[in-house]
Amino acid sequence: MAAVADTPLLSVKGVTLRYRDQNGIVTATDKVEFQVSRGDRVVLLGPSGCGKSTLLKAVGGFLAPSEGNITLNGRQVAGPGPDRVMVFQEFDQLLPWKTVRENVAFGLLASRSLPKGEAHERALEAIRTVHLEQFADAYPHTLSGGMKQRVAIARCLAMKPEIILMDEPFAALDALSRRRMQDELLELWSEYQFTMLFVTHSIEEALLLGSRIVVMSPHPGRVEEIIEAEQLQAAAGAHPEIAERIRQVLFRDAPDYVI
Ligand SMILES: Nc1ncnc2c1ncn2[C@@H]1O[C@H](COP(=O)(O)OP(=O)(O)OP(=O)(O)O)[C@@H](O)[C@H]1O
Repeated sequence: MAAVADTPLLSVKGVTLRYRDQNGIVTATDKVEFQVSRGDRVVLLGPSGCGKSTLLKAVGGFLAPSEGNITLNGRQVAGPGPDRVMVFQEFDQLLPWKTVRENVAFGLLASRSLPKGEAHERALEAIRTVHLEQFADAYPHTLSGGMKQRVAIARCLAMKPEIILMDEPFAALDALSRRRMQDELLELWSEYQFTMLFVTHSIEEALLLGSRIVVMSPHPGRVEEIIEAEQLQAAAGAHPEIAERIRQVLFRDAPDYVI
């Protein structure tokens, strides 16, 4: 029984990812290895071009590893599926002509996971989870940025995925909005404890959001270090120390690294 409990939800083993373009083959990541357990908030942190988005795409099933393998619940990832949902920049993927409820039900209907009536019921349930029931019939343009984020999360939660994959969702926001969104995301997480794999190149964001931080080298991305951030953050005043340690790992290969 212990062996089952110990099995990670997501396992990325020796994963090398390559693209073929007009100039030949580009190696995006080199033998990357990390694991994600249920309820983890794992952050992939590294400089631009180190292959973070490519890794996320591979976990999403949109790109097959050239070497190594990715398993979810012990099963090899062989393509996209409703057990993994992806969130991109700014959470601004809501369809403006659909109401909140229709937006949340959209993924369920598009993936034919549920009949229409049940999809709308499930959507309402998810909307209640993020405390937006009063806005179920509102259109996205009438919502604040934070509320849109809640709708986008509700849409993910309605799919009941095993893991939410987030690719720099706050990168384009101003500092204040970004901080507010990060706090809201953490609040939602503490209520719902969804599993997330989050990509960023900000050390600050990684420290704020991650329970574990996978620090990657510049292109082609390798895992330099895996930091159990939550354990370290529990120690008073540890924050600047971890930031410094991460900076040292990143600076080792890239002296011009910008946070
Ligand atoms: N479709 C593609 N075809 C060819 N090469 C690609 C393609 N997409 C990405 N790459 C290359 O793969 C490498 C990794 O890119 P990727 O976008 O995964 O990095 P990243 O760490 O997410 O960067 P950023 O933080 O800037 O978004 C880069 O060298 C990039 O040029």
